[in-house]
Amino acid sequence: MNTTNERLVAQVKLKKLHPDAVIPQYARAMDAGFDLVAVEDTIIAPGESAKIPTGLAFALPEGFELQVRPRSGIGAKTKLRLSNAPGTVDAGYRGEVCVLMDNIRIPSGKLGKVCLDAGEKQVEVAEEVDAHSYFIKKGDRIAQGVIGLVPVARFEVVDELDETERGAGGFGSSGING
Ligand SMILES: O=c1ccn([C@H]2C[C@H](O)[C@@H](COP(=O)(O)OP(=O)(O)OP(=O)(O)O)O2)c(=O)[nH]1
Ligand SMILES: [Mg+2]
Repeated sequence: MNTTNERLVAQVKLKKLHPDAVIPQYARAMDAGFDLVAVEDTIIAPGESAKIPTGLAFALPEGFELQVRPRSGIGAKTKLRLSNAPGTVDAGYRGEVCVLMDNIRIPSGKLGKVCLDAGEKQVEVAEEVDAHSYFIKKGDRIAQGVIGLVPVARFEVVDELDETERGAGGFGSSGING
């Protein structure tokens, strides 16, 4: 671990499990995340979920995690959601990093040709599917990865916890409006 331009750098080894896997890169200086790219085509029918492979495996240094987070463009323009946002890739995980996605649209009952960006550019699919499906194409940027530092907790069981201003108030104890 070292710093460059004031930024903490983690040295992360990665392995391509598929020849077409896309090596992550930060698109712009100061970006927090790098895009994660689908390595195979996947159709997600309305109300269904999919596990989309990236074709990549990582060896994160101990003490770090890789968070799999949604891209705001997909959140704003489609009804695709990460099933487990934010996904957690453990430093000890050596398997393929996958992105879990839900299509939260309801079935349209009509057949149609579908694509990730919800109709902006129609993409031919082998067979027509429910028009509220999404077609995630190989090469689509489906999520973003953020490297994080993870402190570890050392748990200690006690009889009494210290008192605080908040106490046990939570879940809207302060109200939900202004
Ligand atoms: O979005 C994700 C989330 C997890 N993983 C991989 C890496 C992670 O280290 C492993 C386990 O994830 P997690 O701990 O979130 O799932 P779990 O249901 O607790 O599984 P396990 O019992 O294997 O820990 O699955 C992904 O590839 N993508
Ligand atoms: Mg787990």
